[in-house]
Amino acid sequence: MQALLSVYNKSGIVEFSKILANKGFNLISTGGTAKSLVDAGLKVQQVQDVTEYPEMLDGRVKTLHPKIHGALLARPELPHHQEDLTKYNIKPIKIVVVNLYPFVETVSKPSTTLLDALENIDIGGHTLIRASSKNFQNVIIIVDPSDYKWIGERIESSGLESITLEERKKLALKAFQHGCSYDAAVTQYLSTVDIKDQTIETAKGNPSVEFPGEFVPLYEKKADLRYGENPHQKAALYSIPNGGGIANAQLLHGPALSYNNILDGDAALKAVREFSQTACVVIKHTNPCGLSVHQDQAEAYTRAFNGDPKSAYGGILGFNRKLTLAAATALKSVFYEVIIAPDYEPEALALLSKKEKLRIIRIPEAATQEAFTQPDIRTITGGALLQSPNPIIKDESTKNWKVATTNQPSEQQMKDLLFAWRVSKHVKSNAIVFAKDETIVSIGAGQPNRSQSVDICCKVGGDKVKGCVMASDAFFPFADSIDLAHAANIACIVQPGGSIRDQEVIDAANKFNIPMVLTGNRNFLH
Ligand SMILES: NC(=O)c1ncn([C@@H]2O[C@H](COP(=O)(O)O)[C@@H](O)[C@H]2O)c1NC=O
Repeated sequence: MQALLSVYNKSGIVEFSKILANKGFNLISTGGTAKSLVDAGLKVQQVQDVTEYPEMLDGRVKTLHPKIHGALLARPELPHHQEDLTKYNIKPIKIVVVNLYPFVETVSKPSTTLLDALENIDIGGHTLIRASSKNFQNVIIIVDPSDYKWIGERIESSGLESITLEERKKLALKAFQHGCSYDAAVTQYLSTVDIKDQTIETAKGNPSVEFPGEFVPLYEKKADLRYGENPHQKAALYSIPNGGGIANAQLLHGPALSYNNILDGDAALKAVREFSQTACVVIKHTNPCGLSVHQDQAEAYTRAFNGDPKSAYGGILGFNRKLTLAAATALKSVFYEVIIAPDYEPEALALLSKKEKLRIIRIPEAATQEAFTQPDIRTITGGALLQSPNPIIKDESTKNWKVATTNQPSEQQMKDLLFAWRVSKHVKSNAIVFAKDETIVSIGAGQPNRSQSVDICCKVGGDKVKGCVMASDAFFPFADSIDLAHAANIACIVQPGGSIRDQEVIDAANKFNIPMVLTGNRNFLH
């Protein structure tokens, strides 16, 4: 029996090859891989001794030969395939271990020229993958070193033939995916190279091209979901390779996440990452209905909950600090679907794990504020929309804010304005946020006109709205919302400005002595 080994990433290959050698396999290998195996004391046949051609063209041609590909593609059950093998003296290869040149790592370096990149496009290894995967019934293909362990153990205990057809197919699929993501990376890179007036020695990829000519996203399936947004819709969860975020969150306790849990969990993650202080958010249908920052996490939770206790029921809770036992104790009597936090104190986890239906999720990134590099992608009929993510609002951003009214906000009001402005970024447009003491008092979300969102804030907030600050995610097209704010005793307003009726809006704020701040940028969320 023959095995072919040709790997760029050589970790684990010696140990795995030893198992094959012990089982009597003839090991065939390319230059560098063969050297690693020989150095480890293994007997290896060089590919060039099989093909009777040397590796040539700086390694561009090594395994590309009928003696190799005939050995991979032949079907033993077909007599005329057997006749060809005999005629051309080809011996079947039963197992192939291959992984490809490091194209992504190469093009990630700023100094990489197009020539360097082209040299790192693996051809022979890719062809080995395709040939072996096509014939998975007869050839086992391994592209992922993490598969060496279980396959090695199985071969040792029960022999190669114990690897089932289903397992072989899984390995082939993985191999095609490996090749597919590789080609996606090559396609995307090439679409960012401008070769006009350049040579392949001078041209380079342009990593700042956010929207390449060809957009080839690759997602790996993580799980089938019970159903989609509604029970009659089918759904599945996918992740970008090596991605983090909600798609790769660790479920520590509770039932599997649903489609809607994942969407809301994503909203919770994005909302808490907006704050460098200790924060807690309550999400309902992707909108924060409660959010508070406070140095005491349990107090942040209590304030967030009190923002809208009625809506909090069945919500998704987000934290940006390790969940303490005190916070877990404070929240345990309310029914929540999901909690996300960067981590949990063991006692907090033990306490909450008593709640059978609560999904407890760990996402380390909840504690960080690094920018998301992935573009926002949304499918539309017949296509997709891509945009750069709306960046985290930094404390320094207030330096660009302009007070448009005669009255100035106080220091405490400025704190609350910044808080409410940050929250408004996470509320569906048209978004209005009423806040006090860095806590949501009420939100108006997703209304077709802005004054309707103000109305909702007044109604939901009731007596509590007096003295609140008000944030609007986009400019006020009319002064009517300012009239409503005055009637509700709003103390201070933040909005982007930029309406043709800005002056009317500012005049209304001056008339009522309400300080108004203009941020200069907008926070739509659709
Ligand atoms: N040219 C070929 O026929 C060929 N056959 C296999 N490779 C690649 O060569 C690498 C292993 O080379 P070595 O064993 O020399 O370190 C693997 O990443 C494999 O995918 C090839 N290289 C590139 O296309």
